[in-house]
Amino acid sequence: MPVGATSGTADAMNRHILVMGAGAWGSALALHMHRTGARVQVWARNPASRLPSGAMPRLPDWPLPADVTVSDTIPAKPDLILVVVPVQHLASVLPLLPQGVPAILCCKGVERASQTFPLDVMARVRPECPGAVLSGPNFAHEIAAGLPAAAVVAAPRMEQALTWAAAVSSPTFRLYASDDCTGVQLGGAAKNVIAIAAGTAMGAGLGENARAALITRGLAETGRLAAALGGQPATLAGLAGMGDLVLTCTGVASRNYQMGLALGRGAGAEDAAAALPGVAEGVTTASALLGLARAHGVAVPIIETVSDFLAKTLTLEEARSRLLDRPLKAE
Ligand SMILES: NC(=O)C1=CN([C@@H]2O[C@H](COP(=O)(O)OP(=O)(O)OC[C@H]3O[C@@H](n4cnc5c(N)ncnc54)[C@H](O)[C@@H]3O)[C@@H](O)[C@H]2O)C=CC1
Ligand SMILES: O=C(CO)COP(=O)(O)O
Repeated sequence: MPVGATSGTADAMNRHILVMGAGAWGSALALHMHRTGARVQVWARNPASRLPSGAMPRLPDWPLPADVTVSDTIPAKPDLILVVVPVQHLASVLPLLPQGVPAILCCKGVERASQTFPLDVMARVRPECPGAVLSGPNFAHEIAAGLPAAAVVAAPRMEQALTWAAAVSSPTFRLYASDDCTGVQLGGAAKNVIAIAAGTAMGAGLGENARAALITRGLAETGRLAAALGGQPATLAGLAGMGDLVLTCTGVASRNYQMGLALGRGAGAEDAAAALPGVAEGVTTASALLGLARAHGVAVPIIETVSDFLAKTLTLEEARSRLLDRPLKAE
């Protein structure tokens, strides 16, 4: 079956998609792919542990159709795999990938131990596997509800990106293609850190003006970092950059924004993380991105402040002053 078959065609109806990861985003993508007519199977690390005894698998907030199987088995030869586990666990899941099947990595962040992006982790762990990333402004519950949305699929070659974007697209979920893997992955990683800053500002009562400044200056420092890492700053003006940054810094459903809100209201980092409905990738990505920026000599004051604040080397008041007391300069 061609991987890029357009949804609704006979080829799309026959595709076999494996979704690895049964959290909010994995189950939303499984539902989305099922709607395109594909045969969908979900791999979960330990599906039984999620179930009350004897019950059918129950995934976050929305049911999956009965013909979407959830298990801990990996089929030998699906047509396409979507990998949807948190970035810090990616390296432990990738060895399970069947040989030679293209995989789209749908996580957003930087692996802390290596300070690298998901596609770099894939190149390290499974160099023979063809890979791409999917990123953009997409709250899982809205994709699960079939509401309209758009995102980007990035792969090293544009022709691959176009094929895999077509493989995931539907009339309600529009996938654009890009060959700027660095820019797309950086956008998805940095927006989570900046959303923690935005949430913190709102939680501390610093106001909407402060949040707008954080979003705008956060985009500026992400663009500088993109250029230093070999990405295209223009990518940061797109869906995986500004699009996702705006959604995550203003959408109350964001776990990263909620994490910030709780911190701004005075909660400790551990309590704030424990109260979230799922992973807030920005917490582990903040220090990893800071390390990457320092290694390339790029100033990232907002990311640095979030990283230090999470590491408790800075109080909230000190974090606020550090950002406001920076020397004045041209925008
Ligand atoms: N929730 C959302 O709206 C969106 C999330 N994402 C990204 O998708 C990724 C996953 O996020 P969610 O599904 O929302 O998180 P989640 O917290 O809802 O679920 C994470 C899933 O990963 C599984 N998991 C954790 N450690 C594992 C391991 N070692 N091996 C196998 N599975 C493991 C958990 O059991 C859980 O099912 C993150 O990188 C997130 O930034 C991207 C777009 C939207
Ligand atoms: O990536 C997301 C939206 O695009 C989800 O954001 P959170 O992980 O902050 O909930």
